[in-house]
Amino acid sequence: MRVLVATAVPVERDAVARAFEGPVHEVRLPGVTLHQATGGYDLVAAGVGPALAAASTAAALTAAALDGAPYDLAVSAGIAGGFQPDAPVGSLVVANEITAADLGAETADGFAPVTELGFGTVTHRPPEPLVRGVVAATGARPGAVLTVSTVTGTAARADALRARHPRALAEAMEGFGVAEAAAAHGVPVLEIRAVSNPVGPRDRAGWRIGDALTALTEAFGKLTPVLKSWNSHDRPH
Ligand SMILES: O=C(O)c1cccc(C(=O)CC[C@H]2O[C@@H](n3cnc4c(=O)[nH]cnc43)[C@H](O)[C@@H]2O)c1
Repeated sequence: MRVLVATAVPVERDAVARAFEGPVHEVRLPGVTLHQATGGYDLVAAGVGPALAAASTAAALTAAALDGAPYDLAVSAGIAGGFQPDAPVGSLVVANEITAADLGAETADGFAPVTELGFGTVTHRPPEPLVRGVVAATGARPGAVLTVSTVTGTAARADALRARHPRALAEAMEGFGVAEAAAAHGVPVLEIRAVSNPVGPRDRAGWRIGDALTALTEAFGKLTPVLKSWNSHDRPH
């Protein structure tokens, strides 16, 4: 099974890499650098924000397809803000819905997603059996993970997002970009996030990035059999 794991930054990529035994090989490709771990897992620090995440993910997916070895799954992984009280700091969230929360237009009646304007998409859905397997193996909480281009910094913005997306558990900045690139290649997508901070008023002193990175390593340690079983039994071929 070939899995592409896209984090935003190198510390997240290295946290995922610690879940794998054996050496990691660096491979430079046009537009993206892969860190190849054991078992068919290619890790990439794809950049912060949906645009760079999409560009890097697309570069890796295209290179693999041209090489005759396409990926079976793309995973967006990293730290995130958690909506309180449902996704406490240190907890793990798996997306059953990856939604671009600020892709649209502001109107006199409020925010309108691009889909209401008549084009595009704002949501991608990871395969349900895969999400169920991840929940069972890791204890991750299933819910919507929002992709935003601006980190929420006030209680008012957090409340507005939650009112528009009642099932949202977390917000991060790359999932939708990874999902768009994967969809363009017909590759299923998954998003796994470890909560480093609450979504809400800005409080950099309150971040628990180290704890979240540890949770990410532990999650990937439990994930490989789940992905393997899904690929063999549940994935539409
Ligand atoms: O400066 C701030 O107030 C601030 C607050 C939270 C996060 C940031 C970042 O620059 C991190 C962006 C990075 O990490 C992911 N992430 C982590 N927490 C959040 C969040 O609450 N909202 C959105 N993204 C978050 C994100 O995916 C990026 O890769 C700055």
